[in-house]
Amino acid sequence: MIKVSVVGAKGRMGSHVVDAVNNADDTELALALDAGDDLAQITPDNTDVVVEFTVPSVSLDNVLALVAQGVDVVVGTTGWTEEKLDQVRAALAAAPCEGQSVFIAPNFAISAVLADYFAKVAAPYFESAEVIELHHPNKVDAPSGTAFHTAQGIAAARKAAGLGPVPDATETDGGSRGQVVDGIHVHAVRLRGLNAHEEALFGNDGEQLTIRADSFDRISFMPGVLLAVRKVATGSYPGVTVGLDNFLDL
Ligand SMILES: NC(=O)C1=CN([C@@H]2O[C@H](COP(=O)(O)OP(=O)(O)OC[C@H]3O[C@@H](n4cnc5c(N)ncnc54)[C@H](O)[C@@H]3O)[C@@H](O)[C@H]2O)C=CC1
Ligand SMILES: O=C(O)C1=N[C@H](C(=O)O)C[C@H](O)C1
Repeated sequence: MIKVSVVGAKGRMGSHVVDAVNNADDTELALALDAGDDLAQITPDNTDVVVEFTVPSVSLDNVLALVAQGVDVVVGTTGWTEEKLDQVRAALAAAPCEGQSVFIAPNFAISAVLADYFAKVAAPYFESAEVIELHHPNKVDAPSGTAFHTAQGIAAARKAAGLGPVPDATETDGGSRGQVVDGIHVHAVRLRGLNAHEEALFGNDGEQLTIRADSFDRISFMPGVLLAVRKVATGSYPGVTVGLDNFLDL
């Protein structure tokens, strides 16, 4: 059995992870902690893998503490930058146990992971590209971590293909053109009734392609979370790994 502790266990995602861990045949719940609880309770003796779903403002500190305590971590919280990833890499280099892992996924839903992948495949073939993400209004960060990642992937694929900037004659913008991530405009919608949705839009003269992923329920993230827990528990992924696509045969 893989012993799993959950940090952020009372949250929308964390509470689903607690249920998923309790219901899977090969995982058992060790500790379920939330804000105010002492993370030092988590040790290699009681926990094989920690799943962390909190808020972007605290996730880095949680991960650094957990790495120093000698446990592997699967992270779903958003807000990761290259600078933060470098801090985690440095912490892992000084970690107490050999081969420790931190796995971070912008999105654990197979629909979103595939949309992100297909967007990278499509990107070199279109002059225009933009990303729209649509979420529930309780979400604290915008744009979504997934949309940020998708825009970065589109931009990298365009650059590798030798494409220039996307065409855009806008001269005045009060914010309606969205956040620009590596040259790709990203728009965020917050609407009651939504859960997690994303569109990658591509255009050429006379044609368009839209790649859309819809996650209607948070249970959609659970197979991906359990896959990551199982992969990390093998000990075969030392260091920092970003993206569930690393565990899929794409
Ligand atoms: N990677 C993925 O597939 C997904 C990622 N997310 C991301 O996961 C994060 C959490 O989302 P939700 O569960 O909707 O948020 P939420 O607000 O429902 O839950 C966050 C939980 O973290 C707890 N928390 C806050 N500070 C803490 C601390 N210092 N230590 C321990 N617990 C602490 C809160 O009390 C709360 O229970 C967000 O960044 C969200 O964007 C959400 C859905 C899917
Ligand atoms: O906060 C959410 O709900 C979600 N957050 C992640 C993100 O920001 O990409 C993943 C998914 O979109 C749901």
